[in-house]
Amino acid sequence: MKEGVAISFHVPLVDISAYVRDGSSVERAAVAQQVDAACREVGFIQVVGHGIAASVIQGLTDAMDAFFALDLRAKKAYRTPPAVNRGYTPPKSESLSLSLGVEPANRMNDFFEAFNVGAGADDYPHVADLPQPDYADNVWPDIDGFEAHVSAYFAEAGRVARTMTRIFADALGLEPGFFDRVTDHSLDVMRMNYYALPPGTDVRLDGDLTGMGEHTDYGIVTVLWADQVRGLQVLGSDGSWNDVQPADGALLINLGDVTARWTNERWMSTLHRVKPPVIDGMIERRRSAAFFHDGNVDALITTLPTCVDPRHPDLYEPTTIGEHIAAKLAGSRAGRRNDAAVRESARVLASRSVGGAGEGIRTSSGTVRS
Ligand SMILES: O=C(O)CCC(=O)C(=O)O
Ligand SMILES: [Fe+2]
Repeated sequence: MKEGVAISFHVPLVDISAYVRDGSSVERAAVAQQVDAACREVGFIQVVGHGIAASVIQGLTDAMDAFFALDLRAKKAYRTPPAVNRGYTPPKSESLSLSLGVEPANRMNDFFEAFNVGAGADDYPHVADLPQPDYADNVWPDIDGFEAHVSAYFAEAGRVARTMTRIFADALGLEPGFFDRVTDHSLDVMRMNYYALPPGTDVRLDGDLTGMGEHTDYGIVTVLWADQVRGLQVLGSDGSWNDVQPADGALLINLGDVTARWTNERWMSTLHRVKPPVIDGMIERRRSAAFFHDGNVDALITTLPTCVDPRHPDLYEPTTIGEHIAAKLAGSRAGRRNDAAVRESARVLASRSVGGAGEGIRTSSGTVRS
């Protein structure tokens, strides 16, 4: 961060209703233009006009509350092996920074717990022989209404993700069906995150606690519902970490590495992490649900020709979405450091050398605290 230069950080708010409700081409062009600017400058957007009913979001949060309130032993019955990205993840069993090849800053695993659901082979009956465990079946906890509520929100988050890719196609000047071809059997996973510590835990003894380590999301686009408790921090282009809290009724949208690769970093997969504030030796409980729209396992990502020119040489070798995601998951879920994420890890290490452990965090309104 440059000393004494206050560059304010702001996550743009965009109303996408022109795409949700088939607005005029002029209205849609205005939305696509705002999304392009947000994707170039920040990589995070807040969207309103997404059309998800408040009751569907309430159903999701009720289901999450009911599950995470179970005791640890009951929750652990829903664990799956690391290669199967479904079911329960206990606290301190994953380290997100390993997904991009960097050891966690505090040498400890992240304290979030999570429950994952995703699209299985049965959701894509038009495609034969989808590989396992990429398209694994879900495990569902034995809680009244959990599956129905979570599935209802999952379907809606998927609709919003697909709406975003229609906007992306327009914003990038691609043919309208560009993303349909690479997402007709998309690897879609939703991680419901819960950040809390058992009552009585002395958080001071745990040092520099990390809710979720710094990472970029892996796929095309993430639709993130988060409650308004502070904790999510996003890395600004000046190397500062900034608190981000969604506006009332807004969903956060952020770009993943697949989009950074396609666009040759015209659009970035922005680094983010979760550090819940410690107040009077306690952590305020925080919840989020990240819907990852990652694309077809067999889709080849090659840099878009419109994003390469003499001033912007091609930064990436082609790879499939399946290979890319597998290397990331082996890092976060199985602790196998991903050494292929050279460009993302360089950004993390640069941010650490700028800030160090006790760096000032800027709030979304631009004030600095430490
Ligand atoms: O909890 C949050 O707000 C962020 C979660 C996140 O980044 C993720 O699940 O990938
Ligand atoms: Fe994330």
